[in-house]
Amino acid sequence: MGLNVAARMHLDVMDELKKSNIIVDDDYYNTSNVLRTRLERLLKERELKRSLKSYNEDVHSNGAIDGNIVDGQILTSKTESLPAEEELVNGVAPNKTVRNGRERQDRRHSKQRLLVVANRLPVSAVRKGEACWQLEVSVGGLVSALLGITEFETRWVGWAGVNVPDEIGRKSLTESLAAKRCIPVFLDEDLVHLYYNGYCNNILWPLFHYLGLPNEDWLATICSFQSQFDAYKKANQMFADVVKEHYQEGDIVWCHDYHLMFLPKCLKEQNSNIKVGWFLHTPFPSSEIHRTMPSRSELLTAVLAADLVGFHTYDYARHFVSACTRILGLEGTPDGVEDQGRLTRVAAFPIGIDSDRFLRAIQLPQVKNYIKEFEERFGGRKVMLGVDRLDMIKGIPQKLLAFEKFLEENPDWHDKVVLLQIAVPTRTDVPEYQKLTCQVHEIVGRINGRFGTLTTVPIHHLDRSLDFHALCALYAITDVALVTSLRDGMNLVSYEFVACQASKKGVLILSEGSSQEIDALLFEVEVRFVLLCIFYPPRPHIQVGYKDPTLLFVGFGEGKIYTNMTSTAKSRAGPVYPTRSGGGVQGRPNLQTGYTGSGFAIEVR
Ligand SMILES: O=P(O)(O)OC[C@H]1O[C@H](O[C@H]2O[C@H](CO)[C@@H](O)[C@H](O)[C@H]2O)[C@H](O)[C@@H](O)[C@@H]1O
Ligand SMILES: O=c1ccn([C@@H]2O[C@H](COP(=O)(O)OP(=O)(O)O)[C@@H](O)[C@H]2O)c(=O)[nH]1
Repeated sequence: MGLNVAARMHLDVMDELKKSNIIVDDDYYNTSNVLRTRLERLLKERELKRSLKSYNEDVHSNGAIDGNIVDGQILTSKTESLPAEEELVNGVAPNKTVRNGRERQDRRHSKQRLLVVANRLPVSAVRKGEACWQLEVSVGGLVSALLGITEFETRWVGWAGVNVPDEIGRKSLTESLAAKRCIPVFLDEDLVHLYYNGYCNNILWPLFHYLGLPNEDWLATICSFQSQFDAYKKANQMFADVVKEHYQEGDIVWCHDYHLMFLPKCLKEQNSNIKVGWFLHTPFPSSEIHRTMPSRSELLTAVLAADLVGFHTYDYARHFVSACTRILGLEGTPDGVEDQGRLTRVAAFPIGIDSDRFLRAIQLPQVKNYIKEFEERFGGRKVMLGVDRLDMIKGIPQKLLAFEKFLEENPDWHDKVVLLQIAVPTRTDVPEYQKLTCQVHEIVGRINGRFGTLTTVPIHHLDRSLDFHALCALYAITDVALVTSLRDGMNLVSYEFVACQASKKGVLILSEGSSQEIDALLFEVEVRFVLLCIFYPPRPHIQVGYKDPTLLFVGFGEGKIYTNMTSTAKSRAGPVYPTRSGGGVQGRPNLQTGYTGSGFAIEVR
């Protein structure tokens, strides 16, 4: 199995940062040096695989890592052996192993130090007493993607998702997190309200996903814009101050996402020698959208202070460069953006998952038990699955309405299909998310009321997250996964589903999700059409599940899934034909493929 994609992206980013403004090989325009880059990368992967293999052998031979994950919670006081599938804890565990009773430093001590700075830490804290904390694994793609990284001597700097006003609490939480190599940034409630709920999630998030400002709130948002923007800058400075405390010469600082667009500037002001990367996990919108923001110039200038700026796709990178050109009047070059002789490199690094972790998980007894339990529970019915944060970009109401239409038109299917929707609560203090929750509950209630019986309901909707094992089992037993984002940065659920489908070979339905013209109604009709096609025609080798290949890509089990994102899919699919952005598949005569906003290209035949 190849090196996981998060690690590969990491390597790319590190490579680019280390090149420190000299040569770029695999940037968003330039393809001339691809072969050399690939060869180097293959060699580097082989080298890393070897060192990882021997590191993992160490870990598994003694089985001792401080901290364990049980149902998504990290019990900070225990030292127990970890099942192999939970190596993810390496990403947040202390950096030592024990062999023959002798504690010793592991090999990572000699590795490049990396400070990952993200608003969200990989663990979120829940207070259990004055100085007692429970750490839970944070849900979300950013954390899933970055937890796969084990090749660097990594520290995380971020917000633990909790307000800690008192010194005792701060000290004890800092200690608990230190054991996971996490460093907290303490943000008070008012700041979180203005910075996280306000500027990040009520302004930047909807705009970056082309949703516009919430209609009824736009006047209020405009009034509070300045205070939210000030809070945003203040919060970014606080992250920079914490980085400064922990920075050691030679460290690479990798800043993440729309929460921290000012961070590169703050860091460079503190120390111009720091190597800084910034990566965006969401789409970067067209400059037509970005220019509508009053803070448009300041945000761009702050990001440009980084040495390297990364995006999931070529399009997002292109949008960023064109925003810099049009709004700041700077020159976009094939390598990035130039300002008075200083170049900020811009490149696409599509993120992915640690597919090996999922492949291992589905072999575990506890996952097999779940699989058995779910198969008995849903036996005889086709299982459709949605796994999303309860976010407006995920298209959950649209998915439910399409399902309702399908049931309406197909009475025969009422007791033969079930839709399981895992809707993880998120950003619950933001009014738009509260409204969405009510809307989704209303639709689920209506559909279950209309089509349920005394013993069954068509939709099982959960407002909670699942533990990793249950989630893998669900992916494994699912017949049809529905990923219906209206727009998404990447969407890792789609990869995870494929990784767990080794034997099932079900269907993945992806919304195109990155087209500006996407229209909810059209989308609803298309999904319904696909549902009809899935259940009616004989499955093998018949691809009828699409009308417009630019809207939906549907692959049946016998079809192949092409992607350069997961080694699982890769190994099952055979050759991969990357586009310039590194994602998707370039056309072959017998393929109807494309790069979707959700990052998958699926053979249609
Ligand atoms: O931290 P939260 O506010 O609770 O939100 C969770 C994360 O949501 C977003 O995730 C994105 O990153 C994924 C990985 O790159 C990507 O697949 C997905 O499309 C994005 O929506 C957000 O960007 C993260 O910062 C949040 O932590
Ligand atoms: O009950 C759940 C539901 C989701 N996830 C994880 O949350 C991530 C969602 O990432 P994605 O990129 O799909 O979307 P995001 O939430 O980041 O926008 C995936 O890794 C899921 O495995 C999870 O751990 N438990």
